[in-house]
This record gives sequence, structure tokens and C-alpha cells, in this order.
Amino acid sequence: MSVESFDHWQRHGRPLYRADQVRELDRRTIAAGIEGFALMQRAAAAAWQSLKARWPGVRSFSVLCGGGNNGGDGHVLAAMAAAEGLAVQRILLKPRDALSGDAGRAADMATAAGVEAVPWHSDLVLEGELVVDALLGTGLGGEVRGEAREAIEAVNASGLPVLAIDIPSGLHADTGAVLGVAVQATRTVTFIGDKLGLHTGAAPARVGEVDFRALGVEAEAEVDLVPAAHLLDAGLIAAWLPPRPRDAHKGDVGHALVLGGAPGLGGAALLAAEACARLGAGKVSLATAPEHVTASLVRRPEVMVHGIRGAGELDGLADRADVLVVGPGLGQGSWGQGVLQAALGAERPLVVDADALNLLATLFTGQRREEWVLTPHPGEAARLLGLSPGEVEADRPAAALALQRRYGGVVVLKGAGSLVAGPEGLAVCPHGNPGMASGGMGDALSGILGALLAQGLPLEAAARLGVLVHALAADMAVRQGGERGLLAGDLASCARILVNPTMGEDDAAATR
Ligand SMILES: NC(=O)C1=CN([C@@H]2O[C@H](COP(=O)(O)OP(=O)(O)OC[C@H]3O[C@@H](n4cnc5c(N)ncnc54)[C@H](O)[C@@H]3O)[C@@H](O)[C@H]2O)[C@@H](O)CC1
Ligand SMILES: Nc1ncnc2c1ncn2[C@@H]1O[C@H](COP(=O)(O)OP(=O)(O)O)[C@@H](O)[C@H]1O
Ligand SMILES: [K+]
Repeated sequence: MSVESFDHWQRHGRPLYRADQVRELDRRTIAAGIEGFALMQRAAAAAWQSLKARWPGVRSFSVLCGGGNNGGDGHVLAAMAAAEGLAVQRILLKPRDALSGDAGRAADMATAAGVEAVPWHSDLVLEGELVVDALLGTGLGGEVRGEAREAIEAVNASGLPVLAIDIPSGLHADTGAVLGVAVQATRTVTFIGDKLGLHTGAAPARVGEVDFRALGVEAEAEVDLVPAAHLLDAGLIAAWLPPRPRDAHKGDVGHALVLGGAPGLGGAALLAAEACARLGAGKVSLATAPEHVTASLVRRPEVMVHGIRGAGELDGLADRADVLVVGPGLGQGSWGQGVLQAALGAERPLVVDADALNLLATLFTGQRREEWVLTPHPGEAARLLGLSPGEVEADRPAAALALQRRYGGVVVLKGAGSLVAGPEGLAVCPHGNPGMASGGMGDALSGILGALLAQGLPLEAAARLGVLVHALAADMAVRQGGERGLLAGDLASCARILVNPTMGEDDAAATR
């Protein structure tokens, strides 16, 4: 991977950290002369600003304060809001004498400011128009225990909007998994370093809007600290897909071959081929069972459709393509096995999806290459790793990295907060929506990836960009028609707009 392309990624995408790395950022900041309590005050002030920005007319709220520094943030925020005339109630999980350091100092500050405090008990009614969750932050260790569990359940049962401080309590800052129970936030305001665990796994369903506040300390503190991941940013698109040269021809922009659609399984491969064509591959071929040829040609005459009764009829097709997409509708029977065997034998970059992944986990074990993108959903990932889907979901970043180590190349672990693991590390996609929980969405992704590879993008860049464009296209399609009923076939036209980022400017120039 070239230095230039690596720079693109550095410039596009917020760094994400694990809890231990955020603690290191805190430590470095404090070592550089900003006192811990001053940092807590900055955090609380940022949270208070975030609260007012999201709920401008609010007059009253409750703050649940845990026994650590996350609770400390809550005490200071309560004092700040009370000073501006709001009615604030603090609910304390720990008595004052159980608090130490900055958290104790914060509690004293709020008490001195006259902010009401009541100890947590299970019959407590949460007062006010919203709840601030300052129970557990990055210091959470293991499954949520004791009264914290009850308090989290009470927050969720209250039906009130929730501002989570730093991270919804109960969510693991590294993995995005729920440790037993977790707060359902409306907004999460997070400090100093954004956390990987706010963006994948159960997190997208828990965090609400994420409001990242660097607190003005990140620049120096981040030096030499390799982030755990980067958040995929829409700026990547223009960086990687500049307008085509005026004299471009179809031979310059690649030939992708989609292999799939065993007898009885036609649609998936066609969806992949269509997405591939819409994303700008110069030529798209589809090798599928003969029974699907007519329907494919009717739907997409631009695609060169070859009916094959088996891999023996591929007839050099794979050698004439620049990239192969294998898996959509492949099946695991003899047709699919033969076609996968042929694809693995071709010296071409591969996109491997669906049943091709299942075959890699069963009949074609031990495969490893550098020039492929594997796109498992959690079920397929579990088969490839010999784990259960639950084990994959419990630590998605670890699963994505383990797959990449074992199988080489680049691995896309799909699902809310899709992860891309490659030689440059992890990237996380913050876009996409539950409308994508519909058949065929993964097939569209594999076609998109094939198109980007055909156009010459390096493997890891293609994978990151493809995942991003796929999710952004789904978000665009949802803005037009809503989540329920979103179809994979709706994505291609939106994705096309996204991969032509200068189109708006060109249109404007043409009409001037
Ligand atoms: N100086 C700093 O280090 C700063 C820290 N900040 C805040 O401090 C937080 C981190 O503070 P801490 O390290 O004190 O940790 P936390 O406040 O996140 O958690 C520690 C508390 O949680 C309890 N706890 C841990 N695991 C539990 C479990 N499984 N079940 C029930 N209770 C559990 C502990 O007994 C302790 O009371 C950050 O998330 C952020 O909100 C901010 O104020 C910015 C500055
Ligand atoms: N709730 C969601 N939020 C974001 N993305 C989602 C969500 N549900 C599904 N997706 C995305 O949709 C695609 C589904 O792919 P996959 O499970 O392979 O479907 P199929 O096998 O039907 O093609 C993946 O890219 C996944 O990340
Ligand atoms: K919290």
C-alpha cells in the first residue's frame, strides 16, 4: 500500500480508540499540565453544551451518578445546569464516602452548589424531562453488577430521553457489546478520544446520536498512539474516485466477472452484476446457470450473460476478467463447488461472499490469499472461525481481525457498524440503516466491491470505499422512501450518484 493512499485514510476518518488507549490519552493530557479535575470540568461543560444543543428548552432533569469519574462528570454537569436555573436531581449509586479523587471533589462541588441528591433505591421515580446517564463510563469491568443493573433498567423503563455521558452505561467501549444490560441513549456525548465500541455491534442501536468533543486536548496527546480503528468518512469517495479522464474507454475501467446463480438461485448473482455495472465497471460478465440467462438479459442487457452447466463451460472467461466476484447464489452443491474451484484457481483478485464463504469453511478449508476481499455476515464469520454467531458478535473487532489474520487479504464483517479489517488495520462504517435487513443487500455489496476493484482501486481502499458507498446509498434510498420495504435493487441508482461526487459541480458548470 502506497504512502499516498495511507495518507488518504489518515485524512478521512476520525480515529477510534479502545478504553485503555483513551485512558492513555487522559494520562498524557494530565501529564502535559491539565489537571484531572480541570479535564473533568471540560468534559462536563461539553456535555452541558451538548444537552442544551439537543434539548434547548429543557427546564429539569435527573442525573444518575456512578461511583467513578463518569459519575464525577455527572456531578459537575448537574452543578453547571443548576447554576443556570434548571431543576436538577442527582441520584447517587454510591455514598459520598465511597468516592475518591476527582469524583469526590465533583460531588462536593455539586453539593456546595445546592444541587439536590438522593441515594438510588429501586422504587425511585426519575424526575424531570430527561435523564443524564453518568453511571458507568470507560471504567466498566465485566457484566454490569448490583444496583447499577437496576438503575440502568429504570432509565430504560422511564421512557424519558437520555443523554449518555461518554458511553451508554453497560456498553463495552472496545467491542460495542452489551455487558448484561445497557442504557438506551438518545444522544451520547463522548470525550477526548472517540471509542470503537460506540460504532459497532449493539452500539448503533444504543448510542443514539454520537456527539464527539475532543476537549481541545487531542492533537498532542494522540501523537504516536496508533488508533484501534478509523471511522469511514464520506470524504473518502472524492479522494479515491476523481472524475474520469475525457479519453477514458471501457478497457481502462476494468472487466468484472460475477460467478453465481446455481440452478434455482438466480437473483443474487444478478443483483451483484447489476450493482457492479452501476458502480462503473467497464464491462460486467455474469456466469450463471443456463435457466437464468433470459431473465438476466431482460433485466440488464448491458451485462454479458453466460449460461454454464458447470465450471467446465467457463471456457477461459475468468482469465479475461480483471476481478471475480464469487458467491452470490452459488449454492453449496456440485455447480457451486466447481465454480468456486475455478475461481480459486484464477490468478485474479476475488470478492468472496455468501455460499463461497460457507464452502471455504467446510470443503475448501485452509485457503489463504492476499488478493481477496471476504464479506461474511456474522453467521458466515462464525463458520469461518469455528465460533458461534454470538461469540462473533460479542467482540466484532476481534473477530474481524482474527478472520483477516487467518484468511489474509481484506475482510468485511457485515452488520450494523460494518468493519473492514486489512493490512492497514480496522475501519468502521457509521452509516447504513435497518432497511438493509432485507435479502440481497449483501449481493449488492459484493457487486459494488467488484466494480471498485475492476476500476483499479487497491484492495483495502476498495473494501473501505465499497462498504461506505453501500451504506450511504441505503441511507439515501431511505430518505426517498423509508426503511421498510427497501430493496437491494434500490441501492444501485443511489450508489451511482455517490460515486460521481463532482456531478453536481459539472451540472452547474454546464448550465452557466
Ligand atoms: N481524568 C480523567 O480520567 C477523565 C475521565 N472522564 C470520565 O471518567 C470516565 C472513566 O472513569 P473511571 O475510570 O473512574 O470509570 P467509570 O466511572 O467508568 O467506572 C468506575 C465505576 O464503575 C463501577 N463499576 C465498574 N465495573 C462495574 C460493573 N461491571 N458493574 C457495576 N459497577 C461497575 C466501579 O465500581 C466504579 O464505581 C470516563 O468514561 C469519562 O466519563 C472525564 O471526566 C474526562 C477526564
Ligand atoms: N441494521 C443494519 N444497519 C446497517 N447495515 C445493515 C443492517 N442490516 C443489514 N445491514 C447491511 O446489509 C447487508 C446485508 O448483507 P447479507 O446479510 O449478506 O444479506 P444477503 O445475504 O441477503 O445479501 C450488509 O452489508 C449489512 O452490513
Ligand atoms: K455513561
